[in-house]
Amino acid sequence: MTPPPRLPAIAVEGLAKHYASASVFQDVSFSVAPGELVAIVGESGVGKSTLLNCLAGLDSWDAGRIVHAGTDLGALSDDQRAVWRRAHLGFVFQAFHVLPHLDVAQNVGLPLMLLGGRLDAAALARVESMLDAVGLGGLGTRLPQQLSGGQLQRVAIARALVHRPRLLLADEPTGNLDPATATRVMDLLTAQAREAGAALVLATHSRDAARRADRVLQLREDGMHTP
Ligand SMILES: Nc1ncnc2c1ncn2[C@@H]1O[C@H](COP(=O)(O)OP(=O)(O)OP(=O)(O)O)[C@@H](O)[C@H]1O
Repeated sequence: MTPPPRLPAIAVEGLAKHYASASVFQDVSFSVAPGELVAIVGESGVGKSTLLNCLAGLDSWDAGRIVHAGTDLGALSDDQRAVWRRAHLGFVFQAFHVLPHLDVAQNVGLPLMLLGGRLDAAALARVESMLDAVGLGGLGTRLPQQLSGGQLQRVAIARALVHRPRLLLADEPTGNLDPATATRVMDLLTAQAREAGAALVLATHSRDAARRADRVLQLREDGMHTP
């Protein structure tokens, strides 16, 4: 018997977004398979960050549908979207967005705390293993201000993956890093996404980063194209 077809991790149909009277993009359609790594490229200002924010349910859109593994994001209330995000999404931002008053281990454990209330022994062990996986073993009690930019981005990657999300969104994750550190961070991000079997959508200007993807898509004002 043939297995049932797997639902796409992401299916976007006819998405349109505008701010006030200015259109950002329209008629954006694409899908991402479970475990697939897709890079989204496009000129500055074309709407890559806006699109990722829509995919995360952090921003609204004006037309079209976003369906994640069968869940229609547009049909969820704000609260339901927040619950969905906690369970299924990891987001890596260009500017790291680590919380300055929490130490490194607490930052990485945050998604588990939001899901489970407090960090039990299993959660603490998971945080430790993620810190080891991103090369930050032993630095769990440091504060973010005591880390380099590359180390901060590795904290952000560990935090995005600690709760084993099936969907990972990364917005210019190497934009603030020097080339050698950017290469190491991209190695880590793609390796961790592959190991976890997570679908990864990466918005980037970096050709080097885009080369690592299974597929590259180009966002333009009139939709998604193959470059
Ligand atoms: N809150 C907002 N209000 C009004 N316009 C906005 C807002 N956020 C973004 N924009 C506009 O929407 C467009 C898309 O911005 P966005 O940041 O998504 O582009 P981008 O492709 O990610 O750019 P870059 O590659 O430079 O990061 C831009 O013209 C931007 O000025």
